[in-house]
Amino acid sequence: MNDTPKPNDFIPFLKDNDDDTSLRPKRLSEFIGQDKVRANLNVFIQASLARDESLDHVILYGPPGLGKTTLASIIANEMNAAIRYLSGPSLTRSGDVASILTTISDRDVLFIDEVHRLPRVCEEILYGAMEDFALDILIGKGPGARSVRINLPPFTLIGATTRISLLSAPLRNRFGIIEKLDFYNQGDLSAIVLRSASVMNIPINQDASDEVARRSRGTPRIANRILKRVRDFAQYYGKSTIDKQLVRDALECLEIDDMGLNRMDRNLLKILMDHYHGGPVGINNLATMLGEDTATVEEVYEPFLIKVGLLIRTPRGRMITPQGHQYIKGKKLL
Ligand SMILES: Nc1ncnc2c1ncn2[C@@H]1O[C@H](COP(=O)(O)OP(=O)(O)OP(=O)(O)O)[C@@H](O)[C@H]1O
Repeated sequence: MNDTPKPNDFIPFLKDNDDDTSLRPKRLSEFIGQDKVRANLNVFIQASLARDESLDHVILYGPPGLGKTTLASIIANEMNAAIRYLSGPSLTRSGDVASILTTISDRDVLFIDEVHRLPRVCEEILYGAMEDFALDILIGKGPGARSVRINLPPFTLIGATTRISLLSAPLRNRFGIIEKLDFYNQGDLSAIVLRSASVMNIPINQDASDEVARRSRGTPRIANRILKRVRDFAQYYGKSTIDKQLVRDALECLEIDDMGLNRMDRNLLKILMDHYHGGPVGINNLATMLGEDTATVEEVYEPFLIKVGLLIRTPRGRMITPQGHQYIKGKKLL
């Protein structure tokens, strides 16, 4: 960006009160994209409401930032139910789960993010709760121990995961609704950008929102993040509307290229090429070279690189594709 900063005497933008909550659509009809998932959920929700029953337990899976938490809160809204947010790794003892279950009310939604990281002892408590709406608690130890059953009100457990394969079979089998979220197409993503811009009162034109969408790795969370950063550039340079050129200039400063790849993505491909002749290389070695943990590489970086055809997973490890090779050869950065 070569412009000299101008004094900010004309700032049409609202203050940064646009937290994630206000950007989240509240109803299924406001949720953009994921048409199949949305249509299915609508059927299941309407049918449960008509039967006056709680919705069956739901698992939502797919890469981070595609709207799993958003959909969970929408499901609760549509079911006219309260929702409680929990995270798999933060529950460590069976008592943690038991005490939460004993305080839920009829039809409540219990959302567990990263449900694949739930410890086994917590999972086991959930089996009976999900299947029979009952908690079996063991009181005492040894031969005198006895099991006490506590009945629970019907509730809906919504589990979100980026790694459905890591869910144990007994837990997975207790979810009646399993929906996969996929990367968004550019049209839907651009509509999300326009919606978020209007919620945050950011003036942006269609070309610019298309450009943000194109660089957002098919992911609403990234699109919203880019939008906020581009707004900073607009504000700093005294632009009243975000246009395509401003998006391009801002993203150049942020080192996000025209495919939406960032420095970390490029590093990953370059390491594969320079240190491993394009692979195959094991994920642990790759993560160590990148200075990242394995799960982040697997869940955050790889899915999009695989989707755009720059990387493949093979039984012997990760390999760069001929397109990945071409891509890195064409880059001057790094
Ligand atoms: N379909 C959509 N329409 C509009 N905004 C969306 C949509 N999906 C996601 N968003 C926005 O993207 C952001 C990320 O969504 P959310 O937190 O629900 O993702 P997630 O899949 O739960 O991510 P994670 O698994 O990393 O928690 C939120 O700000 C949300 O408002």
